[in-house]
Amino acid sequence: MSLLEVRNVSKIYEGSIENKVLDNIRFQVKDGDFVGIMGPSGSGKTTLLNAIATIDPPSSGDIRIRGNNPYLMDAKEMALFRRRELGFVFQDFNLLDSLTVEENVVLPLTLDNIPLSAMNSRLEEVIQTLGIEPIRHRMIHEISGGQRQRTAIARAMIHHPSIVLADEPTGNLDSKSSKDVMMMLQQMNEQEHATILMVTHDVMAASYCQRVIFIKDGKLYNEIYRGENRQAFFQKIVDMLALLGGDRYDLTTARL
Ligand SMILES: Nc1ncnc2c1ncn2[C@@H]1O[C@H](COP(=O)(O)OP(=O)(O)OP(=O)(O)O)[C@@H](O)[C@H]1O
Repeated sequence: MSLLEVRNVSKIYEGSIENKVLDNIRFQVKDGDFVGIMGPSGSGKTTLLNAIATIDPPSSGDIRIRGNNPYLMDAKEMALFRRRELGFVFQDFNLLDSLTVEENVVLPLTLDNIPLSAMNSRLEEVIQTLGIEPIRHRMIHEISGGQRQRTAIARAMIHHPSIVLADEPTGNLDSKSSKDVMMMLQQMNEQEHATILMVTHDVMAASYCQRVIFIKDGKLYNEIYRGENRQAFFQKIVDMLALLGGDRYDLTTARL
């Protein structure tokens, strides 16, 4: 069984004009996959991610995570499911400014009443892996954007979620910090077998994925696999985006 199954998902926003934003999307993500989602602005990427994140239900089709359909759960079960099974990484980090780095990282465990002993060993593990040991006691406003995103990744992964959903994780970072953050995500994927699904406009970021799914006008357009060579994959992504068209990809400035 796949970890995530997106089964014929469509989404229609009702309004003065009916707007079909997702049209029969179907794909699977296996344990340990690192998958990117790309597509022109307005193609439905965030809508799809929100449907998987249990934030906004599909109009038809279903989402299964480890065989469970979260939309069949009551509100309490769904909140618990979201907290235990999912990890989130956002473009604007979504950290709590009034807490330290370390306090932000342990937040999901605290919310779940995990014992302090279990919390400490896991905390040390993620703090070391993500290289945030030297800043663990700093407040969020005292650290850089790249360090904030590392902190957010640590928070997303501390409870070993089934899948980490990342929405433009490099969107607010310079190119050096973006690379750094992508290398961290890759490391978590390789070392901890973390399963990651990431929406991005950033070709460099997408080139770290094992697979990239392309969406156009709410439909699955194509998917490509990385193989060994990231440079060749980067070029394949650039070529695919050129075919896809759209307004948010300035492919002349895309850098590996
Ligand atoms: N709540 C809503 N009500 C009505 N239409 C919506 C709503 N949310 C999104 N849309 C429309 O759905 C379409 C897809 O939006 P979505 O944000 O999923 O695209 P996207 O691919 O993530 O775009 P971007 O790359 O610009 O972030 C757009 O046409 C958008 O205007």
